[in-house]
Amino acid sequence: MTSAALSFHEVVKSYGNKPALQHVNLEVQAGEAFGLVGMNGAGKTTLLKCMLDFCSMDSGAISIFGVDHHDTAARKPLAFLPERFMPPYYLTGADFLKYTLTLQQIPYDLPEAQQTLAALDLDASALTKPVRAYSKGMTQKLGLAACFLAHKQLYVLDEPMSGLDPKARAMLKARFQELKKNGCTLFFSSHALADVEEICDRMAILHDGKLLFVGTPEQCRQQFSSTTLEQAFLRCIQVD
Ligand SMILES: Nc1ncnc2c1ncn2[C@@H]1O[C@H](COP(=O)(O)OP(=O)(O)OP(=O)(O)O)[C@@H](O)[C@H]1O
Repeated sequence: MTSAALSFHEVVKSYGNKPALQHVNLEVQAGEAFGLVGMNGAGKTTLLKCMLDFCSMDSGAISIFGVDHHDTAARKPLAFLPERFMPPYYLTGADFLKYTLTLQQIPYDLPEAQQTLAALDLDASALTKPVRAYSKGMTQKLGLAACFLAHKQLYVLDEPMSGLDPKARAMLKARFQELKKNGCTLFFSSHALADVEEICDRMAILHDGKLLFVGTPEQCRQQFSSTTLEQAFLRCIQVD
């Protein structure tokens, strides 16, 4: 029997009288790479925010490795990268990594930090530069490095490829494969369907707050009689 890393049961969330999530039921198994896809405003970030208890749900239940998501301990096994990652601009890269690791009582190791940045194609000189001097992609790489240096079981990443150049994307995908090999769970949102197809064991299509499809990328293509995942996605949400 496989154990669920994440379990969403009948999750409902509205902003005012506008529904953002409508009876979402989903299980992500431990060790899975799972991609959440959907149009802008579909509710992906809201689902992640509910899971992390950053916002309250109207009803439903979420558990992380069997622990209710309201319990702070439920978040201990996970690392999270937000959609708009904005580290304090006055910190250097090294200061930011030390700060986030200290909050988690994880020691900062300079050679490991340098190695982690190199594996994301970020020059080690970024460690001594203030974050305000970073480009968008450099900032994203720093956020990813902070997640990886925390060595968690579960990585919850909101559009992790955002702002990365093709080389960095390839390197991040290699890192994802390594994490999968080590039994880690990946749960990420993405608009890059080719990446989802390449990386993910399973995926979900969220549309107007409702889950329209859950399965493997191959099942998605088959179910919507499509040769590409992009076409299958468009048929699923019926905009082509
Ligand atoms: N704080 C908020 N207050 C009011 N409405 C919100 C708030 N956050 C999100 N929404 C609305 O909820 C819906 C879902 O937004 P959400 O950010 O979850 O979408 P998303 O799928 O992550 O989109 P994107 O791909 O553009 O990041 C949208 O209609 C959005 O306008």
